[in-house]
Amino acid sequence: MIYVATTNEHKVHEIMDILSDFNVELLKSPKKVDVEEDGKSFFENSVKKAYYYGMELNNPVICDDSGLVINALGGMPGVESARFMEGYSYEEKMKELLRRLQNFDDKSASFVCVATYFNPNSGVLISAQGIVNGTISDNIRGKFGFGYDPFFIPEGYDKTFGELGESVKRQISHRSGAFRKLFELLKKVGEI
Ligand SMILES: O=P(O)(O)OP(=O)(O)OP(=O)(O)OC[C@H]1O[C@@H](n2cnc3c(O)ncnc32)[C@H](O)[C@@H]1O
Ligand SMILES: [Mg+2]
Repeated sequence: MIYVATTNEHKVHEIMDILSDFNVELLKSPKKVDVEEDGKSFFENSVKKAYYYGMELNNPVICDDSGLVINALGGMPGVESARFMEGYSYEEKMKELLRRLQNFDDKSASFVCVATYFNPNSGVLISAQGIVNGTISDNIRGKFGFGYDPFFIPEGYDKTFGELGESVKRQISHRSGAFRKLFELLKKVGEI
């Protein structure tokens, strides 16, 4: 059994859905562990979360650190995606990012996810990264997903993740790429 270590219910749902093809029992973490996400990269924060949750729960865990990277804004909000304009709604955060982007032609952006597995008993720790490239739409559209989904249009589509919904996101998302890669690696090393 592996615990899914995150405070974000949307992530729990997506991760369990993505990994339903693998024959592994996944359970939501029974407790929230306070981890200061002060790393400079998705990788650092992902490893940190996995390590602290694993040590605290004394059981294998998986987690992710993820976010939206907008190229014209120097990669913002990036690793600060959850903390950018803290206290404001995602609608307000997206409106502010659209305002900052209005004078740029380059609307390219990526969602990045670094998924990490840590087993405190074997000491095995493995991370895998997934990326989905796309563009920021001119307006906020759709009600599916969470966070910045309603203004991100993945490459090859003309709708936002907020409009496309779960079935497309589970196939092509940054989280899907990261966790599928991670579980293939875990199979190879015999952890699952
Ligand atoms: O740290 P945990 O407890 O896992 O939960 P969190 O929500 O704080 O997660 P992160 O620190 O990884 O911050 C990621 C933020 O990036 C955004 N984000 C990540 N993946 C996303 C996705 O698939 N769709 C929309 N926004 C996403 C969203 O704002 C998240 O809160
Ligand atoms: Mg977080």
